Amino acid sequence: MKSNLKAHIQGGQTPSGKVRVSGAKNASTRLLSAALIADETVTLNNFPTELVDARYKMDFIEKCGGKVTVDEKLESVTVNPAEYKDIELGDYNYPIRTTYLLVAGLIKRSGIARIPYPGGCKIGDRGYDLHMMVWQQLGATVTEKPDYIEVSAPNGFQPGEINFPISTIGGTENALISASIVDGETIIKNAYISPEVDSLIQFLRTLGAKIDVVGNSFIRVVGAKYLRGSIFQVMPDRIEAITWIVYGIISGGRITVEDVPFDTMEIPLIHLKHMGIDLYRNDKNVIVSPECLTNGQIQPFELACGTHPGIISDMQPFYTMLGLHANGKSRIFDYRYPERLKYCGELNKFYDNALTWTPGAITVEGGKGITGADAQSTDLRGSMAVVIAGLLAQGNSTIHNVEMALRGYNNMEQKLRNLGVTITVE
Ligand SMILES: CC(=O)N[C@H]1[C@@H](OP(=O)(O)OP(=O)(O)OC[C@H]2O[C@@H](n3ccc(=O)[nH]c3=O)[C@H](O)[C@@H]2O)O[C@H](CO)[C@@H](O)[C@@H]1O
Ligand SMILES: C=C(OP(=O)(O)O)C(=O)O
Repeated sequence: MKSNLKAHIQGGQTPSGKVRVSGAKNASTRLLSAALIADETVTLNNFPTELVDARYKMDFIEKCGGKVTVDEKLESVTVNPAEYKDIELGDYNYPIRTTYLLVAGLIKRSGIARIPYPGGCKIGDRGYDLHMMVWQQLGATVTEKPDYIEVSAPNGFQPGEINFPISTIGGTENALISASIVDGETIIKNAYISPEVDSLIQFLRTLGAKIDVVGNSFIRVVGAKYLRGSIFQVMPDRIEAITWIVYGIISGGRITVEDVPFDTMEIPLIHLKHMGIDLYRNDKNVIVSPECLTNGQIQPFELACGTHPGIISDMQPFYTMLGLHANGKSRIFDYRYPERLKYCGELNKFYDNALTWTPGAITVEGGKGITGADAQSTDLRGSMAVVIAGLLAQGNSTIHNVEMALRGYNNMEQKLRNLGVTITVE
């Protein structure tokens, strides 16, 4: 996978045309891992095949003997996990977060799993102790080696009870996949069921796992030794959808965003309405144009990012972008990832220091001018935010390490080209 990529951007380009939201990063990469516990072939449709995070995961799976067939045209990925086994790799350097989900398939076939330490965006404290707790509650021994985490369960995972002290998406996903290979009942308490976790549950059911959900945080899983194959559709990416919608609004362009998962983003969209943005929409698509600004301007706002169904932290930088283009001072709080702030320093290079912050709180002085800049990518969403700033600015910009944005935006350059906007990535 390429690194140190630079995006050269000529500012002042206005988008026009259509952009289709791809399958969700935070669903597809989880389903790809879950496919590894099946005993038959799994096909995932609407798969974001060019997503850098997905490619890293495929690389690990193939190095461990799994077969992955990618059809870019059909946006489909087929996984044959029959030969997926624990192998000691020379290199465990994978910059993705959900490496812990690769464990269950290895335990199923080898009784041992050696996996890279969880990487992902540096957006503050991101522990993995609860993942170790999941494996231990299912009877495994966990050892933190210098280069990898080793999970050992020679007789496979055993039924157990997992009680999360905090709401964790990653932990819930790990518990669900791990419990699905257990021939017995596992209880998961204080689970966190986001739309992507819900789609993982639907998928595991198609393999043959029995999963009952009570309320929104108690889950009973009865797994099975033999799990069927499946053909499954990846849900559209709600973070990508909000990204394009916000880009359409602040650019003054005319764009149609297709395949928007409206039912997973009701509250994020209500906040747009409160800013005076009235979108034209039908069941799956939304049209964004200058006429959506009922007052001709974005109204300043105050909002908090946290857990679903609210605005999730990954959407936070795009609300900051809205604040930068609003008519006055806005405040954005993030109680989930209060240190997700580094990108603000990069945006300040474009917006004449319009942003100030303390942990968990960003103040935005809207309406300043925007000039081109040389900016760093600090994290996935921050990288996309500075790309958008570069496109809107007067003058030229260079965005360093733009591969971070490509971790989460499938076919980004092509999608921008379809909107009549060019960036050069090299
Ligand atoms: C798997 C998944 O969909 N993860 C999402 C989740 O990341 P991430 O996996 O980090 O988030 P979790 O929901 O698992 O964790 C939430 C909180 O629990 C903490 N924690 C988590 C696991 C653990 O073993 N110990 C621990 O202390 C984390 O540090 C964090 O403070 O939120 C991020 C920010 O919105 C999203 O970008 C990720 O896509
Ligand atoms: C932070 C993100 O991803 P990850 O958890 O994979 O680092 C993100 O998608 O914005």
